[in-house]
Amino acid sequence: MSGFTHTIDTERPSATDTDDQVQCAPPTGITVLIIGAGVGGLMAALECHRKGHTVRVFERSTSASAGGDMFTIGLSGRRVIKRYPAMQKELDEISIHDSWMQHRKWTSEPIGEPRPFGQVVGGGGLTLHNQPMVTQLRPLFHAMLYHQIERFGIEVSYGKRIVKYYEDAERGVGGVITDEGEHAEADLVLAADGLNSHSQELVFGSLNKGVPSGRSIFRAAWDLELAMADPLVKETFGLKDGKDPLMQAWMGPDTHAMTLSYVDKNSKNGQMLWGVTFKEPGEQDTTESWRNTVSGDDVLKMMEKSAPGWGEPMKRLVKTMPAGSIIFWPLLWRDPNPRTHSNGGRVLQIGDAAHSFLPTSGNGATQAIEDAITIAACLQHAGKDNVATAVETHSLLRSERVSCGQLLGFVNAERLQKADLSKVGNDAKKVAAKVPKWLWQLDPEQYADENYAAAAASLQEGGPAFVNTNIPVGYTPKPWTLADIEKLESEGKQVEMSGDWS
Ligand SMILES: Cc1cc2nc3c(=O)[nH]c(=O)nc-3n(C[C@H](O)[C@H](O)[C@H](O)COP(=O)(O)OP(=O)(O)OC[C@H]3O[C@@H](n4cnc5c(N)ncnc54)[C@H](O)[C@@H]3O)c2cc1C
Repeated sequence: MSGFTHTIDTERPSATDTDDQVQCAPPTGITVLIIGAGVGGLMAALECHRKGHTVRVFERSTSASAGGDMFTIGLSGRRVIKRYPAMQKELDEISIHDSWMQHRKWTSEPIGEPRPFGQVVGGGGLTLHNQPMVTQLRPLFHAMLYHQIERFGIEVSYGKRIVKYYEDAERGVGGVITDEGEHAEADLVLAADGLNSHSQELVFGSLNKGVPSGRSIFRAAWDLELAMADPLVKETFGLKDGKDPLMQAWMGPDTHAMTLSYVDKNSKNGQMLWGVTFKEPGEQDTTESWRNTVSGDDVLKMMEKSAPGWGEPMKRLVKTMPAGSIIFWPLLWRDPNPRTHSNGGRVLQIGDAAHSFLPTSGNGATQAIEDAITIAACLQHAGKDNVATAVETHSLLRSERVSCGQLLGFVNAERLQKADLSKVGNDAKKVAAKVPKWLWQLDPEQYADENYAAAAASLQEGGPAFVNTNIPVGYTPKPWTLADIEKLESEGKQVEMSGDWS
């Protein structure tokens, strides 16, 4: 595998192919049509199946494939995997939980010594099953979900590009239309088709293409061997003690870079992964495409323009990236919106279709998984006659937490890119991204199970008020926008985080 174009080997022999001991609930009679086979869509398919609903998936790609490089999955998104013994086994094999983390100034000067990644994202533990956050290679994580989809025998239809969502509240169905004019309906349609989901037209009345957040990212994944051919690159970015994965954060004014060198224990394939977030001087390019590549020379020019003085090892690392391997991705922003469903509650957005996250939140994929778990549980509690109530209750349980997680992305961006590096000394803890307990400690399935009845009751006229406990203790959620954050930034103020965000 070398980032961004990986066809999933659905035949991959694995210890998981035999005895799949998932305990599935009795059928509920609820039909769910899921649009998009990303992390959110696939996880929703698995959870809906496990909870007894009947599921189908439509995906626009022509085959099971997954691009991209790495993301982190928080413990709140991983706990559920233990319900799928075969998938848990595969997750244990692919997780990069034993890496080291080194912080540096963008000029290459180290900020302290490398520490175990689990300690940096601290408060939890260092083992695979209790670490607050674990790094995953996106193609392998997708493959793991696909393998479970296959074990369940869930139907995934490829080449289905959805261009329109609708609902018929009277008949109690949600529906979609493909670019070839095919209609499909179900009791509930889950829009898991990413940032530019056409479900926005039904939910908000128009497509929200997002506004420039002022930040963009270059990212790449390529063979470790190619990177290590340069001795200075090897010395700086090579595996820790010649064997352990090494992650680095290089921090500068309004910019930061992340790297990971890693060798897969099973295949012995080595990967180098890299990304740099920067402020584009002038107007921001707004093409959101994981196929939008740029040259190494252009990257170096942009890095130097946005923060002059990058250390030589970082510049040399960029020079080892093969042509066509560097993706440009503008970080467009969609403000938090508590409304993620159609009027009649027959179409619900989940994952990126419902909320965009800055990479510095480390939570885009995790929150997509939490959405999937929550709606599957809510449907089970509600039953076939109350699908719309399940959808509204899901939104109530999710929207405040998601909005806090989105805010965290801005707080972390500030920590990584606005730190007064002259005062950091050797203490990387002062600048490391926050990984708060309220985020990773949650068990979203348990939360939905324990709170469904009270949350649903609060929706009835005159019903008792419901207060979420899946957000920072002592924080009263309030609506906020990118404009509010930019105003604070321009006044030199920090985002308010009352309550316990530790
Ligand atoms: C190709 C790709 C590469 C990525 N690489 C990275 C990465 O390296 N690091 C990272 O942090 N995040 C990456 N992401 C984003 C990350 O996976 C998501 O932010 C997160 O996992 C939430 O997942 P999601 O399921 O909501 O959305 P996504 O992962 O974006 O999945 C959406 C799915 O819907 C499908 N789809 C879109 N439009 C339609 C349509 N009209 N009809 C039918 N299907 C449709 C897409 O093909 C995709 O499979 C990538 C996303 C994609 C699509």
